[in-house]
Amino acid sequence: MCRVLIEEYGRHITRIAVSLFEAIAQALNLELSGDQRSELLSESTGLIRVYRYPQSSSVEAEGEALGMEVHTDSSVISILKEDETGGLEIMKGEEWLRVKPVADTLIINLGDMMQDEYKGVKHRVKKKDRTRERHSADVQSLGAKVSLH
Ligand SMILES: O=C(O)CCC(=O)C(=O)O
Ligand SMILES: [Fe+2]
Repeated sequence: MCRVLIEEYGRHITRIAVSLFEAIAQALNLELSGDQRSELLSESTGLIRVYRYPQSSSVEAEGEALGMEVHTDSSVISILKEDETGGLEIMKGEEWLRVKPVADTLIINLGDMMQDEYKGVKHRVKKKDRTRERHSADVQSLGAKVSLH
């Protein structure tokens, strides 16, 4: 994928992350100074990860699914775009729920840096459909210069 396109995507998604963070900050009555506002979740402190989960080879054990280990994101806010292959799962209570892919939809995840106020959801990827590749892009806004307290 072209670098320019990825950078442009990152800029748009960061804009959404900033709007969401500002709304959350307002809801929590956090006082943000002008500097904090302008430095808030800037592109330069974010990460864009583009993933390709390949088709499974016949060598793999039957039923074994390719994916990503269970984790929470270490970000402030992550914005994920997945294709329609499926495989993302979130933990609700003690149960794993499969996230049904919806076309043209972004998935917003709160990360560990929001931990005091909210709890980031544990998630993982288990790609059950071995016949197709899965692609996803995750923009993690790290907001290194922002302190919530
Ligand atoms: O590929 C996915 O759907 C999940 C990616 C993810 O959880 C991450 O980058 O932290
Ligand atoms: Fe994640």
